[in-house]
Amino acid sequence: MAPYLNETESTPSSNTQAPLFTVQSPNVTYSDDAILSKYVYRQTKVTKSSNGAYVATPKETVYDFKVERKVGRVGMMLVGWGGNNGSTVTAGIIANRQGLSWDTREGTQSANYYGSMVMSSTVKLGTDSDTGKEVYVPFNELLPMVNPNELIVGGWDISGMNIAESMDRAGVLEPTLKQMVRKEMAQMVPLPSIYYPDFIAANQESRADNILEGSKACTEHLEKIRADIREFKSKHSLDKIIVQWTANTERYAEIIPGINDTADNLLKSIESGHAEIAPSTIFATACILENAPFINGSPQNTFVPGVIALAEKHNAFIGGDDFKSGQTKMKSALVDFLINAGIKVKSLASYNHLGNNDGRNLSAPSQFRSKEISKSNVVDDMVAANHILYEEGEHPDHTVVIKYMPSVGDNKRALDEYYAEIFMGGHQTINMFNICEDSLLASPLIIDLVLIAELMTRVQWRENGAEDAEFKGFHSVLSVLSYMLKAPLTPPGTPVVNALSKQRNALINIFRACVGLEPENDMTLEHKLF
Ligand SMILES: NC(=O)c1ccc[n+]([C@@H]2O[C@H](COP(=O)([O-])OP(=O)(O)OC[C@H]3O[C@@H](n4cnc5c(N)ncnc54)[C@H](O)[C@@H]3O)[C@@H](O)[C@H]2O)c1
Ligand SMILES: O=P([O-])([O-])O[C@@H]1[C@@H](O)[C@H](O)[C@@H](O)[C@H](O)[C@@H]1O
Repeated sequence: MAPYLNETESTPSSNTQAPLFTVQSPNVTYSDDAILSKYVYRQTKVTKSSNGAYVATPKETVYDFKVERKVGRVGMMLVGWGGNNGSTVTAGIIANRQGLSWDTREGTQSANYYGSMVMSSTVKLGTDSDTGKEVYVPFNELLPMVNPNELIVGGWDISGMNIAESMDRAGVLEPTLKQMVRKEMAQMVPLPSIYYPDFIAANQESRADNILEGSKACTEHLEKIRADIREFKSKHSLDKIIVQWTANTERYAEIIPGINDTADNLLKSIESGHAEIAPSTIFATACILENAPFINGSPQNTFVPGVIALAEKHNAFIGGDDFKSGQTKMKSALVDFLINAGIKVKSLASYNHLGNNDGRNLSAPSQFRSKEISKSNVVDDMVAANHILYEEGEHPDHTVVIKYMPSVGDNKRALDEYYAEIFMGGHQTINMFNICEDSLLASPLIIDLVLIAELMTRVQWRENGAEDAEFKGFHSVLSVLSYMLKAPLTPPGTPVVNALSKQRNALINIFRACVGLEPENDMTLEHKLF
């Protein structure tokens, strides 16, 4: 069965509603099609003088930014649609689209997008010129963005269960809510997918009843996925499709010179059916060739060098890795705070257990290793930035433990201990115990990743003053997505930033630049100099 077109799907707004704010500036012009802004990007370049002292020199670069205002019809295709995340986010979109409310033990609950930074957080626009009070606007009002209620959802799964059955299997949502979305979700059936047993835990085999023929990477699989994307786009009259991997965590693929190290070698290896090409890499390749942004919500190294090179060659967007949902998100905020407070974090112990299928897959060593890597590198930039607390190459002890405990289901238990050295040899121990439905934390991230990736397909730049220069897109590797991801993929050779506040500020300030606004710096000199 083909993926189901939502019978209640509304025709997307074409951003006909007036924007919440406009910028009044000689550097910003609005047309029906686009917002054009001239933006002065200010940096501080540092050099070292002969006596070893630093010399800091302000540098200005002027850019033109262009943002297309029309959003169009957008599809979201999920690899692993029948999983806990895939079924949960689908139910969430339907519930929000229909404005549902349902009974729970705590009373009536209404649909919302809590946990989505784009849909449920605000950003400071400026200060009221009369009262001086700060004015905040919803994040999704900074620039024209997709309304998630209007996303057309489809995808693939190696399990043939329809998405209503998958929702029941997931055991995440309230029965009263499930009943309200069941009919629609029962008509949603995942497309058959690529299944290479060697890449995920053997305990997943029992689910694999909806798979494409063939047991290793091949052009046939690649072309089938490409055709699926084209058919979904045509069937639903979409302007663009964003694809996300929310399927099981795969083992790492070996990087083999001549096999997956360049774009050409990757395509040749797929053609020859090389066993080291993962399903996720096939999906990424298909998306690049179909110009559908592809985001990896899992920790494996889908983006082998050949994939990155292929994305750059085709100016296609990729992003990853591994949704940053709970324990790691907390860590990237808390460690940033501690180290920037001059407190020396000596050890981080992160333990969790969970009983969902993700946990079951992660109970296999190779799949756990992928997750251990993405969960372990999240403080590297914060540590490296403070040479007062840490010698070159010095790191806190860091251990990651994940156990599979079926009885707790999706209600992941996360126990963390942060052990730090404080003033005059003292120590501080911080313990946290965090229980949450893992999929209710991850689903809003899937929404944010789609909304921001879609927006980035409508943002272009050129050096200012190069009037005859073509506008071009951001680099193929969308590092602006890092706030939602544990192990942010960045353009080759560029630094990885994990500090959560820096990631959010970078995103907000890039969006502000697109409407010609200065970065938000929280100086509030207007309240200090008078
Ligand atoms: N909080 C979270 O839930 C969270 C946070 C970070 C990362 N993740 C990652 O997101 C992924 C999904 O998490 P989940 O809880 O939904 O897991 P899940 O096991 O419930 O869902 C994964 C789905 O992928 C399907 N699948 C496996 N291989 C496939 C393939 N080759 N093609 C298509 N479908 C395939 C499975 O049948 C399953 O339905 C996992 O890799 C997990 O590590 C989840
Ligand atoms: O994002 P986060 O909460 O630190 O990490 C989570 C892990 O704690 C959990 O064990 C795993 O199953 C999820 O896929 C997710 O990766």
